[in-house]
Amino acid sequence: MLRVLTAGESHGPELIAVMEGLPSGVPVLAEDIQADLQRRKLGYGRGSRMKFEQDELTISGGVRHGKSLGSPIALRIGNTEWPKWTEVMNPAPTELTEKSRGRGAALTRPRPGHADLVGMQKYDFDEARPILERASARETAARVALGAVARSFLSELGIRLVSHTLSIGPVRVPDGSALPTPDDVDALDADPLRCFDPATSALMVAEVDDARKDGDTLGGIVEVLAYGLPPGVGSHVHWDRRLDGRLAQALMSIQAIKGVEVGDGFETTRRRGSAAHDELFETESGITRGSDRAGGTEGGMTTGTVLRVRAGMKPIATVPHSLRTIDVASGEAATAHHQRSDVCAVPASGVVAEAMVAIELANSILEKFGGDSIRETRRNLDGYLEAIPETLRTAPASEAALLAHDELS
Ligand SMILES: Cc1cc2nc3c(=O)[nH]c(=O)nc-3n(C[C@H](O)[C@H](O)[C@H](O)COP(=O)(O)O)c2cc1C
Ligand SMILES: C=C(O[C@@H]1CC(C(=O)O)=C[C@@H](OP(=O)(O)O)[C@H]1O)C(=O)O
Repeated sequence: MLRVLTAGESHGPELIAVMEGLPSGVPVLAEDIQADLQRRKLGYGRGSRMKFEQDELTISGGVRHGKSLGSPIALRIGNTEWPKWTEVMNPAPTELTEKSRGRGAALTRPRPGHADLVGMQKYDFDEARPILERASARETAARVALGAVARSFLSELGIRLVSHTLSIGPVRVPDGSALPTPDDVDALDADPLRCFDPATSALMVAEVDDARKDGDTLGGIVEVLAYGLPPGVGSHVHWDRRLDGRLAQALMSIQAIKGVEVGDGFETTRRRGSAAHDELFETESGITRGSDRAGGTEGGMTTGTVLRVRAGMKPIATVPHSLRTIDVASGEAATAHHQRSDVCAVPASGVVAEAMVAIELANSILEKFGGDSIRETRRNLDGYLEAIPETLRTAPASEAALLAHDELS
């Protein structure tokens, strides 16, 4: 089992991320983690903080000479903003002074769609600062750092991930467009919206420009693909062992994600059964599926085909053209407080979604195959695959995809 924890506030000194349960021998390199942190800051439509935030990474535990030790991995990500917030976010008892009043002013006009009001009710605060500091998606930097470690573990087992943007507001990649593979990550990261279809990407840029001009914000949909998974990760036997359920939880836990689909998801509900499932065919290299509508899981278990999950993000709640609210200090009608904010953070959400899927896949794989060292995990995985009788074996995923196009469709 893999356990992960994060701590830290958006304008505090740093974020802390801990991963417990990772086997020894997994490559953990600061440059790989830093590269993923850099990818999370990309994307057309992000606010000004992403231009100067450095995500200062320190590996504080669990790693020696570039490899995991089997002990908890501890990561620290320094917040570049901290020097400006030492007084407002001081952990020691502090009376805010004249100097810090601007930044430290009580936020009594909660933003509809953010955690402000309900957080104040629940945690007994009369302003939103103590709530938004932790509700903020700044925390996703810690998740992405842990996700980089999980991805390294998975890649040791031949499993690789990629994510891309499917839609921004009403602009959507056409149905039937090519899916990216892990070899396309650099091209995706170079695209302003992390979209695999250049023509759609240009329309998305225009949509973001339009929303910004109108003082508005946007959401969208991202898709994560995992290649190289063995069949049988997760289980049908109990609700909390189902991999699709676990992935949904992992993705829904990301700030502003409001919907998750596995495979063709809701589109499948509009089809008849005869056109909704992936039929099985015997080929020379094993059993293969004639299509990939299910998105790589059946019965809460991986099928061994490409895993495909989607997450839908609502528009950013801090709308520059401020929304109506109540000033809870006076009880009067007001407009919501607004400081700098993202217009659209969908591309970043794709990178975060990739991290969360990687963490959950690593967790479920360790649950099935165990191992205190990566060599032991790999041995257990190989032994399991070898033990599947010839008559039940599936063809390698890439071959299956080829057959699906060339012969079976
Ligand atoms: C990468 C990322 C960046 C975000 N940036 C902002 C932002 O700049 N302003 C904002 O109001 N919300 C932003 N959000 C969304 C809020 O954090 C989120 O709406 C809030 O925590 C309330 O949670 P909920 O939307 O899940 O109910 C962002 C989310 C993600 C994933
Ligand atoms: C800091 C990050 O995202 C933040 C997420 C966020 C929110 O409300 O979720 C609000 C903004 O915070 P700030 O006012 O400090 O700019 C974003 O920039 C980040 O992703 O690293």
